[in-house]
Amino acid sequence: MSILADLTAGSVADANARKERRSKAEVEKAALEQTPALDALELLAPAERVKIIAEVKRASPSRGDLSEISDPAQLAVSYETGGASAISVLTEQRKFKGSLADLEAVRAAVSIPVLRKDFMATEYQILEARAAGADIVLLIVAALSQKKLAELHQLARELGMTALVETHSEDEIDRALEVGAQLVGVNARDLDSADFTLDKDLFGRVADRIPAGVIRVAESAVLKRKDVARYREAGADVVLVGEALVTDGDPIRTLEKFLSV
Ligand SMILES: O=C(O)c1ccccc1NCC(=O)[C@H](O)[C@H](O)COP(=O)(O)O
Repeated sequence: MSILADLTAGSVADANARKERRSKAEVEKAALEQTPALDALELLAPAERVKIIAEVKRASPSRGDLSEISDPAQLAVSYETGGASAISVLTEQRKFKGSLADLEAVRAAVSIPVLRKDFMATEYQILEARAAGADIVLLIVAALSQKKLAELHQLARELGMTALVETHSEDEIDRALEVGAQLVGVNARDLDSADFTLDKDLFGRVADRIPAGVIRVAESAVLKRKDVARYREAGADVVLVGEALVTDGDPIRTLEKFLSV
């Protein structure tokens, strides 16, 4: 089994275990009763300056433990203060040490859109995201059949959310566009390679495939200001940053630096 398939199977199994305790009907009711999702497409729209989605990331398969993050809400408030346009919360438990409780705490603390970043392949997970207050959900093209991608994208839309449709090649960008994605991510990290290879130039090579009118998000591999600048020069409207913000001890200053490109 590929690493991505393994991560997805783990997240789906964990969601299925939660479903034993909280039925799909109950989660759907909570999702429909939730405060309406923020309009992420409006808030992440292309602007004169680059925008940043700042990530709450405790650990990862490639880097192990990154930061304890005992108070994800406080970290998210720092991100908002530093100028982030949205917050990404890794809710995967097994390798990233996240949870839906993290997402709920972040949602209650900030007024910008919140992304549920997880390995999602079922309707239940999308409903859970909305019930927890997510405005954006991650759909990874490589983890889903085209039919499933279309179904989950449609469900996210029906619930008022935006899907960040993540790709790693031109073919995957075409698949994202085919389902009507308006927010397309290009992840520099190869989620299927054993060592999670980072290709910092991938975004620049494939960005032109994403047409005007669709928001372009460059994901991963930002450690320095110059990495943000390179993505911006290559056409990124939005850059998603995790590790650099959770490890340097002063996320507000780092965000201000990154946003100054
Ligand atoms: O971060 C990992 O090691 C990883 C491994 C396998 C699947 C996904 C993984 N990360 C999720 C992400 O895409 C990143 O957290 C996100 O883009 C931020 O990346 P970075 O700024 O490089 O921490």
